Amino acid sequence: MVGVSPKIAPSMLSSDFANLAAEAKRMIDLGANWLHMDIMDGHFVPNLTIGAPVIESLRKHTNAYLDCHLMVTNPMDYVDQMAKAGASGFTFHVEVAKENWQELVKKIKSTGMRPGVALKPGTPVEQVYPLVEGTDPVEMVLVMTVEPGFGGQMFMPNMMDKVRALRNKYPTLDIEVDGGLGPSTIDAAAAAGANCIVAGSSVFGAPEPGDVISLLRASVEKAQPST
Ligand SMILES: O=C(CO)[C@@H](O)[C@H](O)COP(=O)(O)O
Ligand SMILES: [Fe+2]
Repeated sequence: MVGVSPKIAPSMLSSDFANLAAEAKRMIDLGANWLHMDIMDGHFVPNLTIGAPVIESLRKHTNAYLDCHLMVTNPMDYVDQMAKAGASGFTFHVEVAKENWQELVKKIKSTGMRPGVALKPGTPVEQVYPLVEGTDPVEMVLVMTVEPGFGGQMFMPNMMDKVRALRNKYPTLDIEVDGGLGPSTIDAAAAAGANCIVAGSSVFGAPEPGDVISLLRASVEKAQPST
């Protein structure tokens, strides 16, 4: 698999928000590649988490890649503020960008952030193909393996059909899986072709989070040895 490498991204949703800077440093020191930041608006999903002010505060304490997952109804409204705050990746949901994804991707790119598209479990994978193949393509597809909104849910193995379809079609695309990933589910995701792994509760809830990060990476490397 040429061009993709494992990216292990602890979901900071499961961290101690009152000690976010220290939690971020702990994850990077333990070998995480990215920090996954879940932005929710209480409308697209029934939960409220963090927004640009928190990203801006965290950015003062870390140079890490901030992989921002926007679970919001109007992603366009967030582009400038997230870029200014220091977000690295901006992944919006295809379900709310059917009309304006071209304009949205252009705008994300113009700020220097890396565009990605996410899809909910009920959304057919074909819906993201035009965004990967467009003249201004997204650089990552995030396949939700739980219903978005909360950490700590059960991994949905049937989502691996989407990952396999994407990997067969796009050998060098970054494919991220998000929801319920941990030692017991990573092998299925890695075998299907996922290379970017979000993990919240399995990392932060482990006695040795560094061991989980290493195990997740080893599974991706084993399944995709040429990365
Ligand atoms: O986007 C989301 C939830 O909507 C995720 O990023 C979760 O935060 C992942 O948490 P775990 O399922 O790994 O606990
Ligand atoms: Fe997420």
